[in-house]
This record gives sequence, C-alpha cells and structure tokens, in this order.
Amino acid sequence: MVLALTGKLVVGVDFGTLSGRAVVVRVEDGAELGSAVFEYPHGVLEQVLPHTGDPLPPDWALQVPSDYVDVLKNAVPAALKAAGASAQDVIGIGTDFTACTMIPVTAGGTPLCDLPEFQAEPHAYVKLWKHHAAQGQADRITDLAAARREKWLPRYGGLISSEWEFAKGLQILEEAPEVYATMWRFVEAADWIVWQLTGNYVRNACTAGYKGIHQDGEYPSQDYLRELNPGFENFVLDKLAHPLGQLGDAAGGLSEQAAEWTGLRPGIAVSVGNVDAHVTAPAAQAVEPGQMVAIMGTSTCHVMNGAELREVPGMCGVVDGGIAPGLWGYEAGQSGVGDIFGWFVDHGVPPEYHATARDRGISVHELLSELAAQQEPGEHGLLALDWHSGNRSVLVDHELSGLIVGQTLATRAEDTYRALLEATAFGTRMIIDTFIDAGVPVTEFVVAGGLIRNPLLMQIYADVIDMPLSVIGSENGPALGSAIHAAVAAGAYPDIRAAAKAMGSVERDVYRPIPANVAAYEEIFTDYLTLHDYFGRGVNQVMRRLKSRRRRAKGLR
Ligand SMILES: Nc1ncnc2c1ncn2[C@@H]1O[C@H](COP(=O)(O)OP(=O)(O)O)[C@@H](O)[C@H]1O
Ligand SMILES: O=C(CO)[C@H](O)[C@H](O)COP(=O)(O)O
Repeated sequence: MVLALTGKLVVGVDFGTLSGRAVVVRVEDGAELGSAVFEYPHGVLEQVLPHTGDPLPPDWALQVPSDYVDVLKNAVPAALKAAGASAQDVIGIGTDFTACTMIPVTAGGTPLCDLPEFQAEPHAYVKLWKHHAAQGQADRITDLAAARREKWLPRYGGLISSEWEFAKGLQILEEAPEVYATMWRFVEAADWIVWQLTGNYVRNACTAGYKGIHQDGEYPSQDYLRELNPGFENFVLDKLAHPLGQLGDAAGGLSEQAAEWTGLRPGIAVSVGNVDAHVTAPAAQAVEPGQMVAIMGTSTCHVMNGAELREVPGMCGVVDGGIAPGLWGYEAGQSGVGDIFGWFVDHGVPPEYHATARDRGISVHELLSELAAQQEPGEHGLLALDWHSGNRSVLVDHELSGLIVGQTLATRAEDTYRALLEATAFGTRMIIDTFIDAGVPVTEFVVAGGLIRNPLLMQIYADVIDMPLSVIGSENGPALGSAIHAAVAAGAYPDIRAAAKAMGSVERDVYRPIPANVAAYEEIFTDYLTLHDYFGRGVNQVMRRLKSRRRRAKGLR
C-alpha cells in the first residue's frame, strides 16, 4: 500500500570514513529539508591504539564503534532541528555505511573492543574498509580459489581483496585466535548500526554479495576454507552466515533506546543496511544499465547496473540485485582518491600555502585547485600513479604504492596536486575501459560524493574519460539514497525504482570534455598505462620490496 505522502518525512544517515551525515527528506519529492554532520571523535586509527598508546603496524585502519552511535545521538537530532521538522512526521530511517567495515561482536551485538579484556587487543576493534594489512591472507584466498577453479572467483574479477570479509576474518584467526574464538559473529558495520537501531541483526544482501563472497545463494565451501586453514573451516557457518535482508526491506521498527538517541518515534520503519556507494545510485536516478555512478570521497566507488552477467577483470564484484532488484550490480573502485589529496595537503604542502589559504578563508584544496586550474594539461611535466592507498581496481593489490615521475627543482605544490588529481582520473579511465572491453557498456558517467565540490577535478575527469559528467542533484547523495530506502521500507513506494524516480535527482552533462584537453590527456594516458603495467603487473617488484622492507624495519612480518 502506498501511504498518503503529503507532509511525510524520512531520515537518511550516511556513515562515511571520517564522519556521519544525517538528512531529513520529504517523501513526496526528495526535497532535503535539513542536514547535519558529526565527525567521529576517534577518527580513523592508523598510528596507535587509543586505549594503550601502542603503535599499530603499517596498513592498519581501525575505528571505535561508539563513534557511530554518537552520530545517531548528535547528527539526527541536529538535522531534525535544522529542518524545523517534527519527529511526528518521520515515517522511517535508513542508513548506509562504508564497506567492508567489520566488527567482531558478542551474541548481544557488543563489539569485543568494548569488553575490558579486549580493550588492548587491536583485532577486537572495527576493521575499517581501508584496513589493508590482510593482503597476505587475500593473496592466499585468491591463489587457492584459482587453483581449485572456484566458480565464485570470476564474479570478483579473479581477485579477492584484502579489504573484504574473508581476508579480514582469516587475519583475525591467524593473529588473534582468542578474538576469533570469542566473537559470536563478524558483522558488517552497515548491519551493526541497523542492529543498534532495531535490536535485530539482519545481514544485508549487498555487502554479503560484494564483500562476503555470497553468490547464487552460497558461500565458499567448508572444504575450500579447510584447505586455506583448518581452523577456518567453519568461518561461514560459525562467524559469518546469517539470514539476509534485501535492499529496501524493513529490518524492523525503531527501538525505544534508539528513539531516545535520535528523537524519532519508536516503531517507525528502519530499512535494511546498505553500502554508501550502492545506495547512491537511486539517489542519482542512475539505476538503468550503463549508468555508472562514481561516489567520490576519501575513496571512489564505481557502481553500475548491467543487463547481462559478464566477467570484468579486476572489478570489485558483480551481484544479482546488488544495486537494484532484477539487474546485475557491478562495483569497481579506487581505494585512495580524496585520501591522496588530503595526504598531500597535510604532508606535502609548504606552510606559506596554508597561511595564504587561512588568510583568504579558503581550504588548501581550494587554493591549490585555483592555482592548478591556470595550467594546461601536461604543463607541470609530471605523471603520478594513484596507488597511495593501494590499488582496488583493476589490479586489486594493496602492496602497490604511489608514484610521481617528472619532478624537478621547479616543481611546485600546485603542480603535484594537479598531477594527483589527474592520476585518479586515469585510474577511473582504466576502470571504464576495462568494463567496455569486457562487454559491459558504460553509457553515462554520474558523479556523487564529497569531491563534486571541486570543479577542476570534475573537468579533468570529463577530459580524461572523454565523456560528459552528470552530477547528482544532492550534496548528500548517500544519505539521500538511504532516505529513499527508508521510504520504501516504510511502504511509501512499492520499490526502489519508483522511489528513485520521485525522490532522486541528477543534472545531466554538467561538465563537458574540452577537445584540446581530451587530445592532450589521450597522449599522457598512454604513459600512465606504461607505468601502470610496469609497476602493477609484475614487471617490476620495487613497490612490493619497499613495503616488505618497511614492515621488516618496523620489526613486523
Ligand atoms: N576541495 C577539495 N578537493 C579535493 N578533495 C577534497 C576537497 N575537500 C576535501 N577533500 C578530500 O575529500 C575527502 C572527504 O570526502 P567526503 O566525501 O566528504 O568524505 P567521506 O569519504 O568520508 O564520505 C577527504 O579525503 C579530503 O581530503
Ligand atoms: O568500498 C567501499 C564501498 O564498496 C567503501 O565504502 C568506500 O570505498 C569508502 O567510502 P568513502 O570513500 O566514502 O569513505
């Protein structure tokens, strides 16, 4: 039954890498009435464990789960206030999360890091999606699956990522067996937050498919897992498998506790959890085959529906109904995008740039972009590889690292910044070309996420991929997508497609390729490909040796 929509509201909450963002949305047309952001108090733990001050090894990335509940307590009430909205009008709440962000929990859903006996154990904390320290486990998972010709491997482009559930779970078994034995389940944060809202643990089909190797109703076999590590034989049965909820379903009603946290009414619909990338496609009205949505933030996720099932080398995964029911949902990605720009701003820009930006009341990103925009393609003489956080697609290898070629004594911060912007555009071009070469058409490129705030970056992408860029109509794309799922879960719309049509928004062809720039980048891209294949496809092992030497120097395996 489609409820009378006039005056009804829904709340969407997007849990990004650095912060959570809540949006109050009008059900009838998707108008965003108010929003609020809450930065995670503990941020991303990459250097030390807060409870002990002990250093974390390289490539670790943890979070503190109480930060997520703090988002519910702070951002939701603040968004309601900003919207001047009454909780009486809110009929549902939806959430999306970064993935694969994993939490070892007790049967009651308590994260193990909240237990006194595990507060000093790094493996008891949330493993954020960008935790890349399980690459050894991921390599073994991939190699054994290839040797056994496991039928699920091609669904992930032939490579299983260190970012995903099985690599992270195997790392816990092998490095912290007591955590592994104690955890009742290894839970996606996308589902843990819905559990906090409803009291129900419902495993969403999206992350199960893309991050948990759930294909055609099955997980990897016990026989395969036993060969990987005898202690891992029952990982699916004992730690992972759980009844699945479909996108747009209701996971339950808002609990009394969560109603107190959020200021919303107990019992309103709470939609099944979702991934911050996939939830954005309906918000951008881009759920038809060929419409690729790039959710550009600290990382970039490329999500796109396809009418047919194809094997696309190095993509993150293809899941039946992973984005919208009835279509094959493809995902690819770049594990470092905004993170790379942020790293350079924080660690590579001279103080005078920071002082100038401060004096002008703009960010250093904006200052560098303003200076870099004055250049022609190729003017800085630099070429970079965008692998500072490893390579997610198409090489799926987090032992790779960043590279900048062409630096001279004349190189300035704006030169390097522009080269890094361009490198991420070349990485996206690589992904698009790989889809097209595998027979999956890419007919429209739609951008969403925090990076749409940078017009220079957007123009460089249009020039490098030689396609116009459509831009999502919302600055809060993922949160709007979650609101759309909440509206479906509350019965306001029959399905995601209908809700997207009414509540999503997109502006077509906002950035158009500039022919002269397209020609210049076409030439530079051939050099990018030379570096990409030389350092990324095994011709040269320097990057791996550098990472291995760094771990040894730090006294780690
Ligand atoms: N003007 C800008 N241009 C390019 N990158 C930016 C700019 N402002 C912030 N960033 C980067 O964008 C990222 C934040 O993206 P956002 O989408 O807001 O967060 P999240 O990825 O957590 O959802 C950070 O990595 C930051 O370094
Ligand atoms: O892999 C993902 C989705 O499949 C992660 O959620 C994404 O890469 C992290 O998101 P963000 O860049 O917004 O922090």
